Amino acid sequence: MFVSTGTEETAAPTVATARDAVCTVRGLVRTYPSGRGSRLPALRRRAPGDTPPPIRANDGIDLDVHRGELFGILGPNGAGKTTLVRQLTGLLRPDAGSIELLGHDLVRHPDRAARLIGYLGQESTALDELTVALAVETTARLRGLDVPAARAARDAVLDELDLAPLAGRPLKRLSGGQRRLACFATALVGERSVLVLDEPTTGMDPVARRAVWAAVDRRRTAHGTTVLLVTHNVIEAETVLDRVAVLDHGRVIACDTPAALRALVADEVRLDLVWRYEAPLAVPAVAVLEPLAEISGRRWTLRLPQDRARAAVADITGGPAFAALDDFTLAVPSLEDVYLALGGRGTGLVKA
Ligand SMILES: Nc1ncnc2c1ncn2[C@@H]1O[C@H](COP(=O)(O)OP(=O)(O)OP(=O)(O)O)[C@@H](O)[C@H]1O
Repeated sequence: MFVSTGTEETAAPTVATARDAVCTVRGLVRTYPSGRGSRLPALRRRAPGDTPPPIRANDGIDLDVHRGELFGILGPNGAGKTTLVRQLTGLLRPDAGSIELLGHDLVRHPDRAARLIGYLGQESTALDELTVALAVETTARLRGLDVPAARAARDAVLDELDLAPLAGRPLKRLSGGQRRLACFATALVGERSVLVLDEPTTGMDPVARRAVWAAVDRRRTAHGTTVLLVTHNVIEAETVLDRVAVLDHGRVIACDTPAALRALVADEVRLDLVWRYEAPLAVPAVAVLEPLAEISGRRWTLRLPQDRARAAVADITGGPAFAALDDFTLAVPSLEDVYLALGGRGTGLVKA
C-alpha cells in the first residue's frame, strides 16, 4: 500500500512533457546482486567466475503510457514487473535510465511519486492493524484531504466497493480477497490521476473483480485517470487492457493493443488434448503430433496452422485414438501464444 503526504500541486514539474504522455520510461536498467556469490566461502572464491553475475531484473526498458490509458505490464514470474513498478513509484532507484511521470523526473525526485500516484503493491502490511474504515480515512488524510473530506471520501469508496459491512474489521482479520479489496480502496481514495496496480485482483472472487474493474472504469470516464496494471493473467489482460507491454527476462519483447498482438499469431490455433491415461502412441495420427506437443502430464498443447489443427481433430476424434481421449479444446490464440511465439521463455502466465 502506498501512503503519501501532500498534494499533486506541491511539486513543480521539472521536465517538459509531450502532450498526452503521462509516463515515459527510457533505457531503464535495474540489477540485483545475485546474492549467493558474495556469500561463497573465501577459499572457494578463487576465480572471478565463482561470483555469479548480477541479475538484470530490468534490462533497458522503454515505455510510453498515454493519458487515460489502461496500460498493462504482462509477464511470467520473475520477468521484472514488480521491479519496474517499484521504480515507477519511487520505491527503488534505477541503475540507469529515465522515468518521467506527469512532467516530473522521478529518478532525480523519487519522493514526488507518492504525491502523483495511487499505488497498490503486492503486499501491504503498513495498515494491517487498522480497521478498513480507518485505513481508508488515514490514507485520505495523508493525501492531503481535511477530516470532513477524508470521511466523505472514505464512505464513498466503501459504498462503491461494497465494503461498508467490513468497515469496522481490522485488515489483518479479513480473508485474502477482502483484504485485497480493502487495500484497493486505499489506492483509490484521494483520486490520484495515475493508478499503479500490481496484481490488484489476486485472490478475489468474480464479484470483487467486477467491482475493481467497474471502479477503474468510472475513474477513467469521469477523470481521465491513467492506470498501469501489472498482471500475469492473460485473460484479464485481454479483457481489460487498452495496450500491453509484454515483459520477459527484464526486457519488453512486444508492446501494442491485445488485438494487434494476437493478430501476430492469427493463422494459428491452440489445440489441447487431454488423454485418459497414456497417449496412444501406437496410433499414427497421435504419434505424428507428439514431437510438436508441449506435454504436461496427460495434457498435450499444440500450436498449429488452422487447417492442420482441424485435420488433427478429425483424425483423432474419428479414429481409434478417440477412446483414449478425455477432453479436447480448440482455441483462438491468446496473449500467452503471442508471448511464446515472440520467444518468451517463462511458463508462468495464467489463464484464469
Ligand atoms: N531483492 C532482490 N534481490 C535479488 N534479486 C531480486 C530481488 N527482487 C527481485 N529479484 C530478481 O529479479 C528478477 C525480477 O523480479 P521481479 O520481482 O521484478 O519479477 P516479477 O515479474 O514481478 O515476478 P512475480 O510475477 O513473481 O512478482 C527475478 O529474477 C528476481 O528473482
